[in-house]
Amino acid sequence: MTTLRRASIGLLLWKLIRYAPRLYWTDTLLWLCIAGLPVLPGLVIREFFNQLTQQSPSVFSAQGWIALFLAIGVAQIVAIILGRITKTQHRFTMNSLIQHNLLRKLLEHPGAESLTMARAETISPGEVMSFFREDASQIEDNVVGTNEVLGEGVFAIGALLLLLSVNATITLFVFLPLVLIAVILHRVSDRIKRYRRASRQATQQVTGMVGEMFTAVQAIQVAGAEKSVLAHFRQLCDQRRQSIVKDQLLTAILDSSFDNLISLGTGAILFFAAQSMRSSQTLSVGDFALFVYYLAYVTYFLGFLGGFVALSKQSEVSFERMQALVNAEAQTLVEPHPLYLPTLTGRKSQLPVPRQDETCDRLEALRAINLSYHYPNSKVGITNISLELQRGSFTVITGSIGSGKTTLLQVLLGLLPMQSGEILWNGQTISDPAQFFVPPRSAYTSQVPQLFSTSLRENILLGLQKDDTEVLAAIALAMFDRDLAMMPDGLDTQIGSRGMRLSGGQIQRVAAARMLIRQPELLVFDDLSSALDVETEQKLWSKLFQLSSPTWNPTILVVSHRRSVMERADRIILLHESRIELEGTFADLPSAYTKPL
Ligand SMILES: Nc1ncnc2c1ncn2[C@@H]1O[C@H](COP(=O)(O)OP(=O)(O)OP(=O)(O)O)[C@@H](O)[C@H]1O
Repeated sequence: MTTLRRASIGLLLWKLIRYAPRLYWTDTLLWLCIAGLPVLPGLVIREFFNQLTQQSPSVFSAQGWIALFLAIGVAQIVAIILGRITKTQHRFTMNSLIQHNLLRKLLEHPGAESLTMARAETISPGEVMSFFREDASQIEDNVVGTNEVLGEGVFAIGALLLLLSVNATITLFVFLPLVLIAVILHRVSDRIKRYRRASRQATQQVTGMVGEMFTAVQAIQVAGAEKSVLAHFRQLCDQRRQSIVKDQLLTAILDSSFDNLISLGTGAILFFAAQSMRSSQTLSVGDFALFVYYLAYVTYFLGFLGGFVALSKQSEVSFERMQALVNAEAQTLVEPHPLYLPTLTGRKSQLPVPRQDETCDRLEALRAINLSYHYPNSKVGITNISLELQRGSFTVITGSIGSGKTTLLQVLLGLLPMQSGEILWNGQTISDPAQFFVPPRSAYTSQVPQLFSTSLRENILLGLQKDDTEVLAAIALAMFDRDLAMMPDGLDTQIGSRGMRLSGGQIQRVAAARMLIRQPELLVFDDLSSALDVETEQKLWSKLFQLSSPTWNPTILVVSHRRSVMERADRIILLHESRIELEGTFADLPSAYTKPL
């Protein structure tokens, strides 16, 4: 396991800011206007009152003052509308970048390995949803909050300086709430993080359970377990409610403490200011009005700053959680990558067409030497497996249930990370099998293949640019043509969520068509016995062998228990308890494995 460093939240936010600098600074500029324009009425009010009390010369008529106020108001409205547009675009961009990077890192994870938090507790796909939703939007709030702090801050400091020039002693009181806010934040920052972590964890469990319930509706019904499943769900929801109430309550207490501190401070300052006005006459009526107006402005900023610091603490939790999920430094979550989002002017960037490697190194020989993989906290998996596949050969892996057949295929293809051993393609060591064993080098049909809720055609092509004639040829090769003939919508047939409208065998055959249309050098099938009866499977292999030509002469590796398949094999590898027990041909197999199926 990699030891992950804790990155500074400031640095991570800065990297996000630098991803879309023009958008960020335009938004900041507009936010400066939104925050800064309210400063002007303060100055206008001072002049107005001073003019009214004849403490300064008359500048405008009554209509002039009204027009000035209106103009400032209209400018504010325009700035707010433009600011909302840029802010929405910026928010969306930040959220998308985080989600994109999170998904990218998750896809780098070995496909067949369970997701874990910091490699300890296993985490379900449903639970992962909460990272994409809550954690990503938490960070989005934080990054866009920086320019609000900046906008408000610049003018709050300006206003503070102006107040200092009017009356330094009274203005210094403004700092008092700030000091208190800093003390409170320092005291409770651990608690803020703890509560946030607990509420995120609870949300993760609820989304995980929702995901599992949806995928296992039938299993729950068949077992008559609706009541107990719902009771468990209710318990998780209760835990979530409790932890979120704590989290939100703490945030609300902090916010209202900041506001009240500030209001109390403001009251005291105004009291002293009024006293000083009465006794020493050092403050004019206009100055007092300016004080009243700007004080609210400065103190609002102090409260806002306190909230922003608390928000940053909560974002730290989100980054820590994501870092643990992807088992990579938090920096990788803020890396710049193209997002292809429409711009502010509505310009859409073209999504790149998926790369289609039409050619690759022709497979002459594939060797695996001493491959080992054992599942976390267990002794099962595969131990010291070596094998060699020659071009155009047909190799069958067989063995008792749980002997490691699927694990061997998955380690070979990089879907599980090998813990020791070496894989060589034409004598060259493959350093990253997961990246290497993809079409057109190899393709794989697992025991339970994944289909998508779209048309049959799209499930087979998955972005590949091939016409219907080629799709139909692959379908015929995968022995799915008779099934297709029964479907009124043909290739446009919608197969439902993850292929719900197809039988298990049909799903496997569609997945086989998906791999065959790519004409890979290496074809890997994990047990087609549920997809095809003996006779149809025979036809599939015969067709595949007849296909062998100078342009496509696939090497085939399959897991099978079928005698008819083993009889065809050039080589059979018999596994027992994670190890190779025997390697040879059908004639070498013990009689227990040669019974007809
Ligand atoms: N994700 C996992 N975590 C822990 N153990 C696992 C996991 N997947 C499989 N195993 C265990 O590893 C061993 C080998 O599993 P594998 O699926 O490779 O066997 P198999 O020979 O393909 O079995 P079958 O014939 O039932 O498909 C089994 O004991 C199985 O229980």
